[in-house]
Amino acid sequence: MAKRNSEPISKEDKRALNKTNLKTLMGVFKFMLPYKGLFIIGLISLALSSVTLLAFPRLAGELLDVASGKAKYFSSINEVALILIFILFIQSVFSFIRVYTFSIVSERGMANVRETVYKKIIWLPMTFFDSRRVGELMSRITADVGTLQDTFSFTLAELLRQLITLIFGTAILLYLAPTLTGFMLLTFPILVVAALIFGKFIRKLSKKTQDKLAEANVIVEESLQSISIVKAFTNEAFEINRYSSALKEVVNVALHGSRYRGFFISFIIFALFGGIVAVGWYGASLVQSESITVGELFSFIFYTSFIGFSIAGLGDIFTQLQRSIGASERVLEIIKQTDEAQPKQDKIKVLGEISFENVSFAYPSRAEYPVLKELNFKIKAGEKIALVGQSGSGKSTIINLLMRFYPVTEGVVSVDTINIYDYNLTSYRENLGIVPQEVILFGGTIKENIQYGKPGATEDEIREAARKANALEFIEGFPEKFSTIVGDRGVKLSGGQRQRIAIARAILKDPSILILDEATSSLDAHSEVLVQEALEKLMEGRTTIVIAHRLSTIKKVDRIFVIKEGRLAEMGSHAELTKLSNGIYSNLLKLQLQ
Ligand SMILES: Nc1ncnc2c1ncn2[C@@H]1O[C@H](COP(=O)(O)OP(=O)(O)OP(=O)(O)O)[C@@H](O)[C@H]1O
Repeated sequence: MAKRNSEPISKEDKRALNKTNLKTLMGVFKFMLPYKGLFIIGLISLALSSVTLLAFPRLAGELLDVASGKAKYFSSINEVALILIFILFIQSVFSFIRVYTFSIVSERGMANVRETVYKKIIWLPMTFFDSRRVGELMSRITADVGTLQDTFSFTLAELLRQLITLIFGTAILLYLAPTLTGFMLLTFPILVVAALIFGKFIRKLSKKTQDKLAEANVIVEESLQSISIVKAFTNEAFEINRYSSALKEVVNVALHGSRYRGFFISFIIFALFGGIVAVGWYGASLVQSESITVGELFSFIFYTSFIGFSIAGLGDIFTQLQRSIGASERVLEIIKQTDEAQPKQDKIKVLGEISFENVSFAYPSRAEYPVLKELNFKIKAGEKIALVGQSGSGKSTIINLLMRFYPVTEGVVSVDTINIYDYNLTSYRENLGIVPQEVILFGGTIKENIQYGKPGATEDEIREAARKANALEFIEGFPEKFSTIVGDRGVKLSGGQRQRIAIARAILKDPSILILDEATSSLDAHSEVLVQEALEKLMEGRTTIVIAHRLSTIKKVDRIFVIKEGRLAEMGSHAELTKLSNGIYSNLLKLQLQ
């Protein structure tokens, strides 16, 4: 954490510590309200531990004064030592309570924030995901909430502790030795602040070195990742050259920075320690003239170092606060979005009649570019149709509207003669099943991946679905059968196998409307047959829309819709459309056959 704190803050992260911004930070604090009791206990323990710690330097000085026979309050060193140990004990108890209570509050509070943000994100409409990258959303939940967690578990506590030390420490110093304190206040804080600013500058320089080093590392990473390409092009020498010139730059930047680092270290030794020497010198002269005792001077130096550390710590604390304001803004911005959450109501089972009436559509992110234009068609319940058309003609967009991924802005899309927006979203989508082009399997077992179609499905149901999807044979062929882990950390499945898993998923879901987005890359003849068979079983008794790429499927559908530039250009059975001389479909067919 210390490392993160001391990193220079980027311009985007920089926020003024004003009232509005602090209010934003407090907006996140509401997630911690359920634990406010614990938070207050933590704050009290923190205040008490900081105050008790402040008694320490004075008592340590008293120890010296008792030894030299000039003590004001105590007569034996044992007495003072016992009190010191007692204070240390009290202080460690308070510290434990503070660390533990703040951890409970921040861990639970931040788990709440993470859950709320995730819940929000997953319920946000597709339009939101068009304008955000996954990495950006990930960093809201990971990095930003992490920053807030640091703030609530550590930074706020530190801020309070440093302020108490600073205010009470200075007050004690003024009481203890007013003239010496005046002398110290004129020199020491200025030097500490100068050291801080200088330190920040040095960190920026060392960040530059790190960046350069990262650039050099990219060369190693890239070339090793594509080592076969490097070798195939006999570019070994070229890569070595590239790396060594990058390294030269690293050295140059690092040496440039080290000059300033040298200055910095000399400055610390000379100026900062010089300041301490000056205060020590003036203090010693006061001891000589018997204005203060040795013990008091000792306490004084002790308190001064406490205060010095507090001032030094405040810089990082402010940076961290600025950072967390940025983080809370970004987190709250997501929480404020309007989501499409519509918890499930009663189950609805549609028959699957679909109609598009005068539907025109442009994606919200490209409002000026119409994708669908006055689209009109009806699909009877149980009918199987194929959408055919060039890439970019609008086939997937038709599905996106039917799925209610994007709002229909012009015209009406209805299912069973009811506008799809009149259904409860969750109940409606339960009627639609998709076998996508790119089957994404979740990390986990084959069983879990099939069960995704119907959470809570029994073993028998899953097995039956796998059988219908022609997937049982290959699953049983794995030593761990349905418990085989797939995905990144498990067995890699072939394209055909993945598709059959997706088909099994859809069979379990048992939707009235089925959407098949055919894979463009062709499977080998054997897999193709298995997948086709499985698909045919899946299509039985369901309204099916196929985004078609393969002739084999198209021939079997009832009607083919040819989409051209967002319009329905041709419609009819395979036989009808092939008869149209110079028709788009018949031309497409000729092209594919060639
Ligand atoms: N989320 C989106 N935001 C903005 N424009 C989009 C979005 N999705 C698709 N488009 C645009 O809409 C048009 C139609 O795309 P669509 O994906 O419906 O075509 P398609 O016929 O399914 O193509 P393909 O066969 O290549 O999948 C394209 O010009 C595409 O660039």
